[in-house]
Amino acid sequence: MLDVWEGRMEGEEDGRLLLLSLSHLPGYSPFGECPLVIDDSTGPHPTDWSPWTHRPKCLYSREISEPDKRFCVFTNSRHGPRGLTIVTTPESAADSIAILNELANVTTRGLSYKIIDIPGKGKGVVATRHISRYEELMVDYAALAVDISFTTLVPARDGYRLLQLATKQLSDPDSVLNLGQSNAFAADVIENVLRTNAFHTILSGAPHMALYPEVSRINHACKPNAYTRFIPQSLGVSVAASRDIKLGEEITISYLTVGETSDVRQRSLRQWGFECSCDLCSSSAAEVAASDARRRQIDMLRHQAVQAFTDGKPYQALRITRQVLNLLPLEGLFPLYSEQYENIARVYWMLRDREKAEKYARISLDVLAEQGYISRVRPGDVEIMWNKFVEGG
Ligand SMILES: C[S@@+](CC[C@H](N)C(=O)[O-])C[C@H]1O[C@@H](n2cnc3c(N)ncnc32)[C@H](O)[C@@H]1O
Repeated sequence: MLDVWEGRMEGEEDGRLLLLSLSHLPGYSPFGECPLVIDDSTGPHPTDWSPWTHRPKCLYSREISEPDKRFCVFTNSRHGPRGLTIVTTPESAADSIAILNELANVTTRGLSYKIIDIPGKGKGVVATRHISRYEELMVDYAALAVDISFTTLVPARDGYRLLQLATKQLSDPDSVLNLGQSNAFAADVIENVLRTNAFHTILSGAPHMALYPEVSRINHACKPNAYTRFIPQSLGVSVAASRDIKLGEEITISYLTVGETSDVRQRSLRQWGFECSCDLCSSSAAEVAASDARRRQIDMLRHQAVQAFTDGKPYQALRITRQVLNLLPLEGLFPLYSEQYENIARVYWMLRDREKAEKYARISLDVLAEQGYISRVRPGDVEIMWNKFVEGG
């Protein structure tokens, strides 16, 4: 087994791996309703393993309870800017073939940022122009994705060899091999790259690690100026600014769930193998304490608002929610804006003030659209929200 990996990826659920949670990929198949499951017994002609450009190579699980489970390398070296290679089960690969249908959109690449050395952090990404709040600044595509159970179910040495092959088959293997490696426990180069840079993703319902060579250059900050959004149909990630970013400013994302206090953040980031030196962590003890106090207060008020609503005290819930809305910008917690407007809509809905309920429901949806979490507000979305309120969701 790849012992050094064991338990690690799953244990990192509170870490940056949670940044992206993919929805199930659409089950499109060029072969009809039932996608063709292929493995290393399929062949021997390239058309037999098309649309993959290389014949799959597989390893069997050594787990007695799952003797037939196998993981194979599926590569399409012509996909996207550097090719795509997936180490997964033949079933997941068949189910995910629609990814190859999506043409890589690289229009934003290189336009608004460059990768440079950042003292104390290795490489990093800086803005080459002013970037406006919520503007998309980077789109990137997975080069390598690996089923997390692969790391525990196959013999270590063979597993490392399969990962080497997976990387070698890319059109640009260096885009993976040259990524940062700062993990002290990794026994292999690609394992180190994965441990330092991989995002958690779901492919065909199963957890995978995915490497995005450009996004992986973005350093962490506890109060970042950018955030990531996953594009499930293409195994892509887009990065957008969470506030205006100045020319020359470093672009940062959070590897953790946003809003945690300093002690929780430091503990989690140490698991990632580094001590955080972002602006917030480098500020004075008084500033860190003030930020922690605000984060605790936001957390407490959010719970109190729910309680007030549950206790049938709508005006109290409204007052508390407005307090939360005032505090969120101070900690850069923009992902929580929409939730507050939805809560206000819920209170007015409870008070049977249809006009105000609709107004705040729309604001909540508009915020999600502005932040790029939904592509647009569709007719009927507000009604969906009413149904959610009726069902108590
Ligand atoms: C995903 S990589 C980011 C890009 C990396 N700096 C590089 O050179 O490719 C994560 C690694 O960058 C460094 N890093 C990222 N954010 C940091 C921070 N806030 N403080 C210190 N080091 C950081 C750590 O070495 C971490 O393991």
